[in-house]
Amino acid sequence: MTPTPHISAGSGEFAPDMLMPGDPKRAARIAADLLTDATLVTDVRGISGFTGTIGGRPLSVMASGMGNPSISIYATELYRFYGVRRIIRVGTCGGIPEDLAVGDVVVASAAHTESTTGTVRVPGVSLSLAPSPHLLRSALTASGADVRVGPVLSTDFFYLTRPGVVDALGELGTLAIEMEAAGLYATAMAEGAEALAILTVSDHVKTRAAMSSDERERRYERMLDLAVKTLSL
Ligand SMILES: O=P(O)(O)O[C@H]1O[C@H](CO)[C@@H](O)[C@H]1O
Ligand SMILES: O=c1cc[nH]c(=O)[nH]1
Repeated sequence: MTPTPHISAGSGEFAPDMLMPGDPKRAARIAADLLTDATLVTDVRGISGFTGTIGGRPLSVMASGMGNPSISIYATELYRFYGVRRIIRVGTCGGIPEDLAVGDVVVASAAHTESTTGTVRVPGVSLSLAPSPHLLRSALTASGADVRVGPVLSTDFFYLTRPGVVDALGELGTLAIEMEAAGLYATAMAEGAEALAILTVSDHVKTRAAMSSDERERRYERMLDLAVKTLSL
């Protein structure tokens, strides 16, 4: 069933492996920086997707938009109808621990959420939302000591002050806040596919240190390097 309601690519136009930032402009930049012979294969709603090769291997790059519902739509269509098997989200996040700095890289070994993405599938059960063990193992093998690995919060709210919530999550070892890892992990579980989120700290929720919006679009080299190495193992 291709094209789908949200993707205009034809059958076979995506590689089995995909890098997925939230931002369509970052997707275009990553495709231009990484891929040989990058071709635009979909642009529905301005959510651009590209396919090319890297080191001779096919690779696609496509944006997810923002939030668990948006990434759930794209990931479902990609896994179910386009034969995509492994998606690595390459996104930005807000750091929680004091010793996490802007520019640091976080590998999300689990995703907490208040979204319903982990509770609607099996009534009465809050599913554990986790990455593919194979991709996580590859990321741990490929990463240096400078990468942080731990749970993140995938929230449905960018603007919502909840007193005490960040502190409580931090005390439980939560490294960062972002908005899509839980939706991606839940979708991969439902579709029998693989997923991982690798994130760059774009701002710190306590110190308020932050990248500019231009830096958020451009400063991703360490995260991308790890994502590419992870897929190659
Ligand atoms: O930079 P991306 O990948 O979009 O990720 C983060 O940035 C957006 C919020 O500004 C949310 O999508 C959040 O998850
Ligand atoms: O979703 C996000 C992304 C960056 N920083 C945050 O605090 N939240």
